[in-house]
Amino acid sequence: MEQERIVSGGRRPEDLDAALRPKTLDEFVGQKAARENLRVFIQAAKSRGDALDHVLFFGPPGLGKTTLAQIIARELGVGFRATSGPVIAKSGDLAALLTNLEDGDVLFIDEIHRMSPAVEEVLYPAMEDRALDLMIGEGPSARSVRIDLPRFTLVGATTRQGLITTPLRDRFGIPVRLQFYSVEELEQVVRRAARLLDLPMTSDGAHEVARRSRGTPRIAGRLLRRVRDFAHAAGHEEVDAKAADAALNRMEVDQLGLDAMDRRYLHMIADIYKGGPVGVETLAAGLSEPRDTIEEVIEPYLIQLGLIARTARGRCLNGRGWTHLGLTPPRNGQDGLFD
Ligand SMILES: Nc1ncnc2c1ncn2[C@@H]1O[C@H](COP(=O)(O)OP(=O)(O)OP(=O)(O)O)[C@@H](O)[C@H]1O
Ligand SMILES: [Mg+2]
Repeated sequence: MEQERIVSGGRRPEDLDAALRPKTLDEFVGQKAARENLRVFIQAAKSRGDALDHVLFFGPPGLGKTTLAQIIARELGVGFRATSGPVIAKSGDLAALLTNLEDGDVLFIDEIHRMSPAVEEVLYPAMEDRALDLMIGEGPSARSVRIDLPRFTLVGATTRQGLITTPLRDRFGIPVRLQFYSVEELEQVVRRAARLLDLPMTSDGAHEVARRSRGTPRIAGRLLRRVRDFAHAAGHEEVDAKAADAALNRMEVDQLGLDAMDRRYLHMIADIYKGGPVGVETLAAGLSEPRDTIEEVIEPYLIQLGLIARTARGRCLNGRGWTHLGLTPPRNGQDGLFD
């Protein structure tokens, strides 16, 4: 389901993203505070000849967590090894990964909140003391041996900060929250991508795509590829705002950058639950979408736009949400009784 969404932040099997990925901190647009802090920490680690402290990235999909992890390794001039939480099945798998690292390497663990507790336990001494505690033998003769590990930097990424256990979170010296990008920043992302794709584009064309990319570089890149397809089909030499608008409308990406799924979500709260509050589980069931997708992919941007609010009793549609749907909110809770 989620894979079908043109504005979904989710990954696709073929890694189209790779071609557009910035390779250095200078090429990386936006996230200014995070970028400049990382630059300082990387420089300091290099001049001390030490490994960089462990880094944790969190934020919605497609904002550049994996990209920054790769950039860190490149800027440090060290090797990059990548894995992900769900892939590490046994603690032995992680032990093997750790013992095979070279001095100073970056080990990237994506979806780190999905690691099993047993695997996580192995990570604690590894992060803190660069050591691995292994059990040798079984029963009464079993003993624990400690193995020293090479120096390394763990870079973790998660879309769900709330699901990371406190002991794990506390072991990251450099926590970095990624924010949605501004339209101006996304315009730079779009212009850069258009250049890489050899696509002539006016600045108002770039602005139109940026404005409707849900604050997310991955979506900007994806929309741009489709806009290019439509522009070629229509025989346009250059993508201007009009051509971009036509293409985005054909993809059902609306003026705020919301797609059909976002609108289904908003309509469910408005039409069926009279604006809420309604629980996320109820919405997930009604939309036949996993709760995770709703919380990680759909809601963050709708909240950022102020269309909905998360309250203790559930999700509510805000005034702006009603306006965006072109509907008037019910005057009070009793309305439903009479229609
Ligand atoms: N700051 C940026 N400047 C230019 N392009 C970017 C930037 N950040 C991300 N991108 C583009 O967006 C794509 C997606 O970024 P990335 O894979 O790093 O996101 P992510 O946060 O790891 O997402 P996920 O949570 O799904 O793993 C990249 O391949 C790159 O093309
Ligand atoms: Mg990623």
